[in-house]
Amino acid sequence: MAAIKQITSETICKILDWKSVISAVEEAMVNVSEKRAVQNVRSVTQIPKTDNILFAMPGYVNTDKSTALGCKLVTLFPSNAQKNLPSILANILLFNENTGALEVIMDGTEITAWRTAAASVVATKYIRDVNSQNKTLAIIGAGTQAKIHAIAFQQQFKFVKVHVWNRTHEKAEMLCKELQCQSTLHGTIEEYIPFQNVEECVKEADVIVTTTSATTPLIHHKWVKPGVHINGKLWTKSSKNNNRTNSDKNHKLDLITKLGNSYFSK
Ligand SMILES: NC(=O)C1=CN([C@@H]2O[C@H](COP(=O)(O)OP(=O)(O)OC[C@H]3O[C@@H](n4cnc5c(N)ncnc54)[C@H](OP(=O)(O)O)[C@@H]3O)[C@@H](O)[C@H]2O)C=CC1
Ligand SMILES: O=C([O-])C1=[NH+]CCC1
Repeated sequence: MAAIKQITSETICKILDWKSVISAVEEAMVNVSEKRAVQNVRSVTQIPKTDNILFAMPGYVNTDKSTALGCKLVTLFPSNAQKNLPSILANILLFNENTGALEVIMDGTEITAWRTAAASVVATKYIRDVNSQNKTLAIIGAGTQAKIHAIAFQQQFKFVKVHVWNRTHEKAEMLCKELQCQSTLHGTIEEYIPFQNVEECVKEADVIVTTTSATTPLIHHKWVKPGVHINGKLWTKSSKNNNRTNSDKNHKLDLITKLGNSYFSK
């Protein structure tokens, strides 16, 4: 049997660029919609008595351009943050489609991070009204996904301000400083602003990205502007219940969620 090729994260990082990733993600979405790709629901293995999870995400694509049979294996270990490791680690396996033999193992951690942000960019590009002004981006969270979303969104849009709120405020400050130092790389952005208060952070936002592992509501639907586009896990809370539907019929929200459970509420 032929040797299995291994592609390291160093090689992957040299190859990734935003134009290619955003266009590949858009193409993948079209291929899934037009049934040129098979993307089954991922399987989730929760390790008992922990918050740790192993996801298996198989897929197959067959187009004029390419054919691939693969499976991404992702671990989510939230406590990795305390060990200075990413909480999400991934590997991607590619198989020979005629024999099923494993041919390639590649590091998938960076690919997963970039792919997730690119999916938000594509969703926002199509769903946010093209005539709307995209001046302020609000990011909830200050981890891996927060940073990569801040960078990815400037590839497609011309935000002027980025607001960041995080449970641990110092990390929001650190992220803003880091992004500000690289701001020449991010086009039109004039300011990255850390907020102590979620409502203040989101109230002027044209686009919001939620990138936390929180399992309780962080944003109230009344805090956001009409027409805002929200990517991510959004929980709306009313005084009566804590569910994820918008209970205020006068305040319409179209929700596109990617990182967690998907739903629309009208
Ligand atoms: N990394 C990736 O490639 C992908 C990540 N995701 C999902 O995106 C989310 C974020 O992932 P990632 O950025 O990698 O994670 P990180 O570990 O890098 O960051 C986690 C973020 O969530 C915040 N957080 C955790 N628990 C809570 C809570 N109870 N209330 C409020 N904030 C909280 C943390 O705040 P604090 O700094 O205070 O701890 C931090 O900002 C997760 O749900 C993950 O499953 C989805 C697809 C890919
Ligand atoms: O889409 C993805 O790759 C993941 N979602 C949650 C963990 C990894």
